[in-house]
Amino acid sequence: MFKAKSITNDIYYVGVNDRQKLMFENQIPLPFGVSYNSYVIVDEKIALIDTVEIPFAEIYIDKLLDVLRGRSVDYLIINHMEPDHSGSIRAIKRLFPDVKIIGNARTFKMLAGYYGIEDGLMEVTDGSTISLGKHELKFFLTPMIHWPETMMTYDASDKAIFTGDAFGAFGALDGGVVDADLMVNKYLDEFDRYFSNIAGKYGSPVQKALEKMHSVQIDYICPTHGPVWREQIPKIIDMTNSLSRYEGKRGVVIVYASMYGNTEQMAEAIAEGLSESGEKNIMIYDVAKTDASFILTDIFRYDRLVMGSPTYNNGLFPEMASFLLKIENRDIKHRKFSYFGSSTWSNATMRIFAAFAEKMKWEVIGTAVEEQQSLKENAYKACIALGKELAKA
Ligand SMILES: Cc1cc2nc3c(=O)[nH]c(=O)nc-3n(C[C@H](O)[C@H](O)[C@H](O)COP(=O)(O)O)c2cc1C
Repeated sequence: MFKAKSITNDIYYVGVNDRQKLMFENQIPLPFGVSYNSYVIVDEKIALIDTVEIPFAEIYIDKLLDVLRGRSVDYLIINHMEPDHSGSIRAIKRLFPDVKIIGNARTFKMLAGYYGIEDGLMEVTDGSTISLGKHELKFFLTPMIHWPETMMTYDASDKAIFTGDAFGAFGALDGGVVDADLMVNKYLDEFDRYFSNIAGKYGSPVQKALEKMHSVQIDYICPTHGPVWREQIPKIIDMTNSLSRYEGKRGVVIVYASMYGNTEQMAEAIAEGLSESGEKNIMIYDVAKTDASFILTDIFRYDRLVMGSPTYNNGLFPEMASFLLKIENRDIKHRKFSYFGSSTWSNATMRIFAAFAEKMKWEVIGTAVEEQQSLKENAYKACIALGKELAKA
């Protein structure tokens, strides 16, 4: 009953939408859902590229059978082994026992470990090609975007590249599949959030993959999540290039924690100082109110970051401590940084933030501000001065 969607004459989309999962990887909220994308190339031989998470196998196979019209899948190409894409491999193999599974040496170790599949394999290396008839496919090994086995598959005939998680976006596909047929701005925002949270740590592997992609002409980017990119290709390559270099546009993210408003007042005063100096791109976040994935997205987007926390049981406010771990986990580079903190009897936050800046190798701007109990005039002025220094940095 379910229909596949054609992308070109020979390439079909057979992916599915997941609007039920609350948290991606059980940690990142999905307000717009997520899609698991899989593609079919129909030629003298038929290639299926990646699969979908297992709960969706029934709809997925229905779509696949719609494309196949009685034929079999000759090749199953595995660009990425993460279970949201590899989940239906066993179901495909059961349906098409003669299918040749294409992957690299690392793929096959994982395939054996996850699904016990060790036969019917065709190993490719970087630059290997296979012919489906009219369509010649070339494989690029692109390790660590975002697992070691990740690779990309390029179809020279339709100039389409199947990129695995690279160029992915959160957001289930609302009707269309190709960017030109969708309300694209929502997906561009979710593209940033996906990159920052999922691929953000792997800046250097992403740069290497971009270099490899330069060698071919690309009319379609077909990732495993979110829209197929056609009209937005220059933009998303630009965004990926900039995010993976950790460049950061001009802008200041202020992230604070506060129980009774004292630290919050300091955040407001720093923003005042920034604004008085003409800075417009200022984003203030309460770390306990806004989900970390959205704050991380802005930290990737902008070049300066200020963090503040009350001292809590001789440490950081717990949500702030956990947020530092999330930044560290993404290894965000080159940020200009400052910090502030409020306490009542012994301030611990200043030394924790100072050590964090050192660990991240960030440049510390201005004089960090510390206050005890409520915000008073000296510290208020120091916060405004810190804002002004950050505006100049
Ligand atoms: C549960 C709890 C633990 C605290 N632990 C410390 C502490 O270890 N050292 C300290 O100097 N102040 C401590 N404080 C006091 C706060 O750091 C201080 O009141 C601060 O100004 C609160 O900032 P806020 O108004 O932004 O929440 C603690 C407060 C609470 C509620």
